[in-house]
Amino acid sequence: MRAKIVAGNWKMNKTLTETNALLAELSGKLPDTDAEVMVAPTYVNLAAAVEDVKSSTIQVIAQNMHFADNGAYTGEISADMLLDIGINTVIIGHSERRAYFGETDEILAKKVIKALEKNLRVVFCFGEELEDRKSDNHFNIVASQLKNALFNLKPEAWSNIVLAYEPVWAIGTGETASPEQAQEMHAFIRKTIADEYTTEIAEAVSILYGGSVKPANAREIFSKADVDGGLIGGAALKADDFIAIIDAI
Ligand SMILES: O=C(CO)COP(=O)(O)O
Repeated sequence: MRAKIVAGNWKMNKTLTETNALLAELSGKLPDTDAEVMVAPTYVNLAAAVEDVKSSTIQVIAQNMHFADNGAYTGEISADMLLDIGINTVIIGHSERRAYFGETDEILAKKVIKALEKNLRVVFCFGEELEDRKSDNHFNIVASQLKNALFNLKPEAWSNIVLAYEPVWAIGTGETASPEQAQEMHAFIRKTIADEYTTEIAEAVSILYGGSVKPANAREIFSKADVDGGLIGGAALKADDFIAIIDAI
């Protein structure tokens, strides 16, 4: 059975005070669920967030990390820094990191290798842009993103990988992929992994959908066979919406 996961990517939102308040509300209202529930606050609030959720099953995860062990990388964060404050999972490859911070497939491959070497679990994000879909190139783009960043991994490394398919045109736009579009792409991703590795590895990896998931559309998207959960942006910033999305899985 694949892990079901609902993860909230808070991006550059929520002060420390707001982080404490939202986590208190989420912890108090968290429904009984088989899904893993994760939240990714900004770096400066991670340590406090870990404390905030100590008595709940919510996992605090990081939004990014550097590929070097340490050194002269002003403004960056290492895997050891995350591990030392009790973080076990990191998002790598978010489209905003790719678009605004110049993160290439090559850089992302290095980050994934470092994270796995340190025993961090990776939520790896990828997805096509609008022009790719319009020009019917979306499958090629997604396959090349997977290949360039992940297909150098040894088979056993895949047990620490979670995938998040996030079509860029659906992020923060209010426009979602239809449940059928999400299922079609998730099935393609699984087949691409099965072709490169094995069916067992492909069947075991959780593939989350991200891009304007809301309480109103979550249930239908999550009902699809190859959709194992969601990576939630805007709707993760309000406790009631995030709880409703967890309830929908
Ligand atoms: O980028 C996302 C999650 O990582 C999705 O963001 P939205 O849910 O705001 O579209």
